[in-house]
Amino acid sequence: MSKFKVYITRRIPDTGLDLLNGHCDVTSWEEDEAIPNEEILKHVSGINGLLCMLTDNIDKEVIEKAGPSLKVITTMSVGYEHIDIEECRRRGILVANTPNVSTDSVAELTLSLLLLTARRLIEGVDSVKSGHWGPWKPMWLCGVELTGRTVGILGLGRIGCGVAKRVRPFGISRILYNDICEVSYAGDVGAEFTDFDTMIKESDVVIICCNLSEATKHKFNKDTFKKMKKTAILINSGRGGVVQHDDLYDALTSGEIYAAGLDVTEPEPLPHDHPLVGLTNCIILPHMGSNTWDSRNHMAEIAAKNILSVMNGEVPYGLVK
Ligand SMILES: O=CC(=O)O
Repeated sequence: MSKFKVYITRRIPDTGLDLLNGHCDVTSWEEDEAIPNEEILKHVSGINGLLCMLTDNIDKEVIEKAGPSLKVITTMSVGYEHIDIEECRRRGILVANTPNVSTDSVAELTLSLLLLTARRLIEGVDSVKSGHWGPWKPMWLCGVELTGRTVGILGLGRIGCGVAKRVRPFGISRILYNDICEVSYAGDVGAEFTDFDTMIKESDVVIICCNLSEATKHKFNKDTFKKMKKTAILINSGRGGVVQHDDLYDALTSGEIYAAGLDVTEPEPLPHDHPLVGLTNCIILPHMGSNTWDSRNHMAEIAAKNILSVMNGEVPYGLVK
């Protein structure tokens, strides 16, 4: 019997590759850089499994090109908005992601970004490097403390909970959250469910941890920013598309909100001459929430196991329901 044919759209850690190589007929795009979609189209015909990344556009054309042999698509990411789920459902192709394994890395990064933003740390580092660090001044580079503040989290899933747990020891007074529904474990992290407007009006720090969907697309727009506190900090480690970036620029430059820290943007990469990049009260990271070796190795392993499970007629660990 011929081996299960798998195409991998990037160079991935050996933790995943070794698992697949033992059992499947594997071909890969051997580079770190994102594969152009024409290249994906050239390689998918007749495959049984596709291991892709969040930058790949796995649309109807790719799925059609792969043909009826395609049984499983796994993405080496938590987000799966780049895969045409509806088309997969129609054709009986299983879709899987890599949940859980980047919860800690993304939660840690989110907290780091909050501290960077609240305490103006990048401006501090820049002043040292550029020779602008002069004699001590009482009013210079003052930021805000987290102690006693209210934090609002949009999306209290695994990552949102990880953020809530980590922010609590800073002496936060309340953690509010909003999600598609109330979640039973909110009490474990002391988070209170509120409607979206209450959350954004009462929070000193608003943290976006949700994924991108029709319901969350541009949920943070000029109307939202108007309702937030003028002293509010917005952190986004969910998906860039949740925030309308032109409106964010206006809110940050007009003083409607105090500062923002973004690990995700729309588009990605954000052009270096984008107006938000030039603002001192907006810290932008290049989507590096899960960039730890621990997470990457686990993600590759889970993605490979997702494929092997389907090959063996089992339900993959990361099945997207
Ligand atoms: O953003 C990262 C992921 O979806 O894993």
